[in-house]
Amino acid sequence: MSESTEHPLLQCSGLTFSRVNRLLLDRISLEINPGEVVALLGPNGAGKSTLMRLLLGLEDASAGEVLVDGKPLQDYNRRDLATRVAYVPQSHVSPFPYSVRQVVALGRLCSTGLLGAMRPKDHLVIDEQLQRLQIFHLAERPYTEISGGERQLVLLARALAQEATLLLLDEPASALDFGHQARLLMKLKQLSEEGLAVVMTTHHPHHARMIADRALLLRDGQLLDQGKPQEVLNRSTMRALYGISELELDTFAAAGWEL
Ligand SMILES: Nc1ncnc2c1ncn2[C@@H]1O[C@H](COP(=O)(O)OP(=O)(O)OP(=O)(O)O)[C@@H](O)[C@H]1O
Repeated sequence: MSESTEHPLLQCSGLTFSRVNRLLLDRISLEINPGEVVALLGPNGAGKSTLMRLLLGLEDASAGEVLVDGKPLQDYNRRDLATRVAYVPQSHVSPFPYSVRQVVALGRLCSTGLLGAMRPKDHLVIDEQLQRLQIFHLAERPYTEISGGERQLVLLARALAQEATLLLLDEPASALDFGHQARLLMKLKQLSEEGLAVVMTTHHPHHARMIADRALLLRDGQLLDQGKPQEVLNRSTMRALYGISELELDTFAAAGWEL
């Protein structure tokens, strides 16, 4: 009988992180499986970006471990890791006027290598992602001269160009207009149906309800709760998470945003 070799795409246990004597993450354990969309919610300063940075090995945990495909994160070199995990940071402004196409092409480095020449397949993938996110018309524009929302889409295209199996997105919709938010969410759902796993931080419970299979609620560096968005994102958890009052929740409900 063959032994199963299936692992979660990403797993962390007891992940703890302190900075300047402040505990920013306290024993976080979670796992992410193929095809899942996971929304990470929590108030400003809860530790969402910090958690992402630890999951990417951009910060070293004080305790606990991260496994990618069952293997410790520290056993990967950056290039190998980039073929598995792609990251879109919260904001990024390049000081160099690379064209949008050149920025997206950076996503192919894990496949071509730093000095490797671009192959026809690489150009194809870049074009595909520019088209998928409806930013093909921006391809030759300098990245430094496009809007914040457009930059978010370019960074997502760069991440998709890596063809990784897990996408970590830090507030991917924060600068997008209403139409682009809807299109982005639908695309993320579609990608998950193709087998990718998506973890995204969001300040919009409705975004989590629209596409996430699971919501993780983080407060003061601790995992408060997790589960199906329809179950865990309710008035009681919104109050606990954000310190929002019933009256304030009523104003959302009155506008049709009932939880
Ligand atoms: N470079 C830093 N040095 C010290 N403390 C930091 C640093 N960066 C972040 N922090 C602190 O770590 C805590 C968690 O920050 P983090 O950016 O992870 O929160 P977040 O949940 O992503 O917040 P937001 O929703 O505002 O983006 C905050 O209290 C923040 O002040």
